[in-house]
Amino acid sequence: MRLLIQNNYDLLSKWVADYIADKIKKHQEKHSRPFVLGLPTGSSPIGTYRELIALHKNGQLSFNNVITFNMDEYVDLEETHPESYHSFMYHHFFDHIDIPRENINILDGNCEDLALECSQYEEKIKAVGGIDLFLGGIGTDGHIAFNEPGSSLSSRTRVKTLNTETRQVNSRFFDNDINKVPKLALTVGVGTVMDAKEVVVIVSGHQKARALHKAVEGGVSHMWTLSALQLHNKAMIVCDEDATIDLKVGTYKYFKDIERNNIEPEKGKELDKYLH
Ligand SMILES: N[C@@H]1[C@@H](O)[C@H](O)[C@@H](COP(=O)(O)O)O[C@@H]1O
Repeated sequence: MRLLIQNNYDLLSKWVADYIADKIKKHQEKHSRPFVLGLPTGSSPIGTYRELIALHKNGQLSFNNVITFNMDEYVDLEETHPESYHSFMYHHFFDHIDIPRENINILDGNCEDLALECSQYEEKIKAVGGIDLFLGGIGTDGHIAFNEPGSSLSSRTRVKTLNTETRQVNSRFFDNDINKVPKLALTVGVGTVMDAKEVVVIVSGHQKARALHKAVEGGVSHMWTLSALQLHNKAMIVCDEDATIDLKVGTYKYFKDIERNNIEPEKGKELDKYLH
C-alpha cells in the first residue's frame, strides 16, 4: 500500500484530482469502454471534486465516457433532502461536469426492497466490467463507505446500521441533532471496494489520525475496515500532515523517504505502478 503525505488539504486535493484525471485520460486513449469510477461523499473529497471540475471547465477533462458508482446513501432520507448523498453529489460534482445522467449510479435508500436494490447494484457494477478506480474517504472510526467497525471484510453492498459515533459526527450536517441523522444506510461492502482495480482513499485532518494509524500501522482488522486495503494490490492512501500525528516518526519518515527516492515530480504519475 502506498501512503502519500501531502503538506495540506489543498495540495492533497489537487494531487488526487490530477491523478484521477490522468487515469481517465490514459484509459480513454486505450479503450472505447467507459472508465468506471467509484465515488464518496463527505467533506474529504470536496476539494478533489472542485479541482476535477476546474480541469473540466478548462477543457482538459471530459466525463462523457465515465460511469460512476457512489459508495453509499442514507435509508429513508428523501433524495431531495439537502443532506442526502444524491443532493451532495449533484451539488458538489455532477451538476458541474459533462457526465451523462444515465451514467450516474447512486443507491436508492427509499426503495421498497432494499436488499434487491443492493444486489442489483452489485450486478450493475459487474455488468460494466467492475470499478477501475474507487475513490474513498474514511470516518473517524476508520469506516470506508459506511462499513462500520465489525463489518465483514468480504462484505458486499447491503443495509448497514450506523453506530452512534458516526451519527454523532454526521450530525454536524443535521443541525447538530443526532436524532435527525438516519440510523440506517445502504453501502457498498468492503469486498466491493476491494474488487476495484485500484483504490485511492483521502484521509485529512487530526480527527482521522487514529484511524490512519490503525489502518497503516495496525494489522488487518474488521474493527478498522480501512485496514483491508493492506490486502489490495493497488491501493493508495493520500493524507495531509494533520492526519499523520498518530503515526510513529519512523513510519512517517519511511513513507516520505520512499516517495522521495522514487518520484520525480513530473514523472511521478508514470512511476506510480512501481510503488505498490
Ligand atoms: N459514508 C460517509 C463516508 O463515505 C465518508 O468517508 C465519511 C467521512 O466524511 P468526512 O470526509 O466529512 O469526514 O462520511 C460518511 O460517513
